[in-house]
Amino acid sequence: MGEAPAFFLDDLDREFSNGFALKSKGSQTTTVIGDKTYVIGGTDDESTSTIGVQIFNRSTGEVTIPTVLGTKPKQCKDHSAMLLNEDRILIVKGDSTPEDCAWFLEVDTKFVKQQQNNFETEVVAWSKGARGDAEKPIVISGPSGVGKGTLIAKLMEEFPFMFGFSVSHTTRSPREKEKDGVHYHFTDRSVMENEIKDGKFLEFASVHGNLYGTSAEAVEVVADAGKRCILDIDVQGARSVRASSLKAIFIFVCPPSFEELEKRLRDRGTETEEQIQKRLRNARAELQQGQSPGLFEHILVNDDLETCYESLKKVLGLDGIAGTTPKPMPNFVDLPVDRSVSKIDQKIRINCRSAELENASEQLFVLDLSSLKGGAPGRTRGLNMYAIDPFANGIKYEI
Ligand SMILES: Nc1ncnc2c1ncn2[C@@H]1O[C@H](COP(=O)(O)OP(=O)(O)OP(=O)(O)O)[C@@H](O)[C@H]1O
Ligand SMILES: Nc1nc2c(ncn2[C@@H]2O[C@H](COP(=O)(O)O)[C@@H](O)[C@H]2O)c(=O)[nH]1
Repeated sequence: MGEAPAFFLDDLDREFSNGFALKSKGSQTTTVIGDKTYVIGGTDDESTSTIGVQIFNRSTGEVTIPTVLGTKPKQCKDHSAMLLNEDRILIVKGDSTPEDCAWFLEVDTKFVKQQQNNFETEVVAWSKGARGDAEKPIVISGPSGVGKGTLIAKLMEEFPFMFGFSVSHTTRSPREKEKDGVHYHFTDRSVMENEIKDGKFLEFASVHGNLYGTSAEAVEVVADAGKRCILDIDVQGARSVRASSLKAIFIFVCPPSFEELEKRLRDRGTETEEQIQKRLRNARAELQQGQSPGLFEHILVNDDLETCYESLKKVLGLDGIAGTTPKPMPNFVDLPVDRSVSKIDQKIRINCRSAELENASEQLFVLDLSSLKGGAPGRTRGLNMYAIDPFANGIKYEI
């Protein structure tokens, strides 16, 4: 028990008075883990608006710029850093909303250790702290032309506030009506290959001669919006998601016959004859793999569209439910720069001093870390955040 110290800029000067070439500009914190000191924030690289990371190794005397994975937090006026479980550093950003105040820099987690094998430099990985749990994503697979996209579009139209689409990356060219960032993130092969190497993707596969992949970010932004994520991916991708830490529901869509599948692909008119032939060849293999034991929990036959859509709703527990209203937006509270951060058990206490609170000059926010799940390269979810009301005998209220 007892309070762990918060680290501020002053510590940095003491730490590095021996003249090592650490880039320092703006707010920085230092966190010591064994021989390494993690210097977070304040690099003077004008090209980036995100918080930088440098590592000072005491035993070798070297300063390293590590490979940084995951979505990086935006620069802020200042932040506090606190070591958690020897494998990650909690960053509390000043002057930020509760939605953006907690970030985790993973320095020695399982994910970082795995990624360390791919890189010759040190590796660290960011993950944003997010409140509450995300609902299980839904993986929908099936051969090209079976109607996955059509079913998903119907679901999103009827339940716009409940479901969000995971926008995949692909190296294939856009079709006439497809928009970048909406239907896919259309990308170059070399860029996507590098991003795969950087651990950005939850899964990826070569499908009909092109690369396709689901980035961790694509799934997380849907959950951040409070929606349930739908992934339209091929069977190889579904297999990879099954093997990953992402817990999902797996649905396979079959055509009523091979002839009907061919007809739908042709009638859609989006592929050349050569591409249609390739997709049909792959469809035979996919239809077989779709039956693999333990892969898909639900198999739907898309013969009549309305009937299949009703079956899909039933599988998702939505039969008899028509549409939904939007969820109320959560309250936003600014965390002022003037604060101190300490840790007691699994609770981080953020004591804020605010000029606006004239009489009662302090307010206490608490980040409860006892139910954390997930982590880099996506989000660390399960964060619980509340404030203690200074005017009401310490009554807790959700923010
Ligand atoms: N039950 C159905 N009956 C008849 N036509 C259908 C049915 N479902 C979908 N279609 C049509 O079949 C075509 C292919 O559907 P869709 O594009 O949704 O397939 P998909 O599985 O998403 O394909 P891909 O994997 O290539 O993206 C579309 O023209 C669509 O309108
Ligand atoms: N493994 C993945 N497969 C994906 C992803 N996004 C789409 N797909 C699958 O590719 C085929 C072809 O799609 P099309 O848009 O070119 O017709 C289809 O089966 C999709 O399900 C992905 O991110 N990963």
